[in-house]
Amino acid sequence: MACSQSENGFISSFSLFSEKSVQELLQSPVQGSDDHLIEFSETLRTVAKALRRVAEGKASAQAEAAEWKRKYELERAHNLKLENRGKSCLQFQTDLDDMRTNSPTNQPTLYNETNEKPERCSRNGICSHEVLRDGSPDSDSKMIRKASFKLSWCCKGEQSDQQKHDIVSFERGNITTAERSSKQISLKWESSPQTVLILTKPNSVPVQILCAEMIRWLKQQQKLHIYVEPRVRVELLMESSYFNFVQTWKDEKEISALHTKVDLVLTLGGDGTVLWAASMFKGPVPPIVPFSLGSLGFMTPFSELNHASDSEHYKECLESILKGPISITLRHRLQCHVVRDAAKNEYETEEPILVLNEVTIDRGISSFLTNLECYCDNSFVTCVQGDGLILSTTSGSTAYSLAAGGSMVHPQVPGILFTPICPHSLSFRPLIMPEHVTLRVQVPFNSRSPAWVSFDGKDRKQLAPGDALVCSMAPWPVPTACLVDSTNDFLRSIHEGLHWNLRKTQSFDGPRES
Ligand SMILES: NC(=O)c1ccc[n+]([C@@H]2O[C@H](COP(=O)([O-])OP(=O)(O)OC[C@H]3O[C@@H](n4cnc5c(N)ncnc54)[C@H](O)[C@@H]3O)[C@@H](O)[C@H]2O)c1
Ligand SMILES: Nc1ncnc2c1ncn2[C@@H]1O[C@H](COP(=O)(O)OP(=O)(O)OP(=O)(O)O)[C@@H](O)[C@H]1O
Repeated sequence: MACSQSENGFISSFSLFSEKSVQELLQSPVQGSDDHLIEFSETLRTVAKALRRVAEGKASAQAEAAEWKRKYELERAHNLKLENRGKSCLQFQTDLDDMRTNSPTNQPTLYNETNEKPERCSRNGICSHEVLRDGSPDSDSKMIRKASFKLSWCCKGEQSDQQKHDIVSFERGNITTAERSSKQISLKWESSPQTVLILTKPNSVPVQILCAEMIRWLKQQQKLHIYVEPRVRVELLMESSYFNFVQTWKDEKEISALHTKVDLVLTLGGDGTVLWAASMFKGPVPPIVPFSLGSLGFMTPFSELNHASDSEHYKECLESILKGPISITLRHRLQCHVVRDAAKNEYETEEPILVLNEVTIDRGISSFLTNLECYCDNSFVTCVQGDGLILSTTSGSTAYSLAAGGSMVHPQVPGILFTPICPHSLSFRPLIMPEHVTLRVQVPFNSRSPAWVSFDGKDRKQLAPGDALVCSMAPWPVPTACLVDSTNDFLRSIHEGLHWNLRKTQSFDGPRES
């Protein structure tokens, strides 16, 4: 301790009253004869103890600070080393450029310090600590930070930074509500987006062509870093070795880190591709720009195929999105837990699954009537006897829920749709529950057959008698860019996609009310 004290510059005052010296004082012959001296010695001992505590506290704080400083310096030295290596690798790589193979196995990956090799720090360029480096020859190995942005709520065309606080005001005894659901949201970049993830519908030639074209433009004109799925990278490299700079991932762990690196997601496909994109993010989701290359496109307002004659159209859209501000729709998701009867505790067994459209509990291949007991926050709702039940988000209200007779709901409305599928009852009308409830759908023990649950139309799982599905609103919405705004895009999608309430206008001539 003396050593650490002297190292920390505390020895001087403390040594005068060290416990040891007080101890010696107490053990001296004077101790028994003079009560005052004993009292004085004890006071000294207390003071010494207090000083020791102060000294220890400060010493440990200083030790901690020293440790942080050491870590910082190590980190800095390490980064400098990597930068130098990256530069020399780039030099080396440029020389080797012509000799370089274009094999898909050369794909850039995320990796950590332990498997870091000089050649991996170059063109393939992503280094450790979740810090991205693009080592392509036309970049300078600089660190890439995720772009920051600010969301604001607009009110009747005007923007307001003020978030909703007062829901109900009791001023002068009159009850007024301030805001019931979120208004149009505007996203403003505070720093420029640097990394884009492009997700594409598989097996589509128009999608492949547009994807390659977009990547060239985003790289050359916007100097962006680009991620694609491993399958897409292979396809791109088969087309040309030019696409070697395009990055990808190799396992689930790297997918789960994507949201920390990607500023913007572009989807090229239909609604299914937007669902696919959302399912890749089990937590926060970066803003998604959905380009429509499918047949319907309720969630894909950026229509590219309609502009086939104008191949520059996507450039205009992306330029405006990269510049901002963008109107976005925050699409709510449902968080679903399958709770097995065999599990001792509610959330012990299976990972939660997030859905953007809906979770469906149906009879699967069984020809028996489904029998499902439904509870809302522990209150009994009803027993579904029919083909099944859909718990849908408002974004999913235009999908399966609509086909089962559910209402169409604006995607910004925070609610959970409770829509039966072919109920064997004359009075079972669909419900819409508020967003804060937890719904529980249980297969009763006396059910004649198991039920099946599927998530956005995928990942079917069996629910045995006694098993349940617990569902509530997820904390991570899916922000999708609007072409105009949430309302305009929603109305356009139901007009164009469903021909909603399309009817020839009644002619002027004919009988009139007198
Ligand atoms: N009877 C039905 O209508 C029915 C049956 C099964 C699944 N689905 C829907 O299909 C979805 C899965 O989509 P997919 O593309 O992976 O499968 P998919 O390729 O089978 O396409 C299903 C259709 O649903 C449309 N769709 C998807 N999400 C929509 C939305 N939010 N609003 C309006 N239409 C939407 C798609 O455009 C597509 O035309 C499921 O989440 C479910 O909602 C509908
Ligand atoms: N990146 C992807 N990887 C794997 N599957 C995908 C991917 N993107 C989309 N899919 C799947 O491909 C299917 C069709 O996709 P999508 O709905 O986008 O196209 P579509 O059917 O042509 O369009 P629309 O839904 O407008 O008719 C969906 O089932 C979807 O889950």
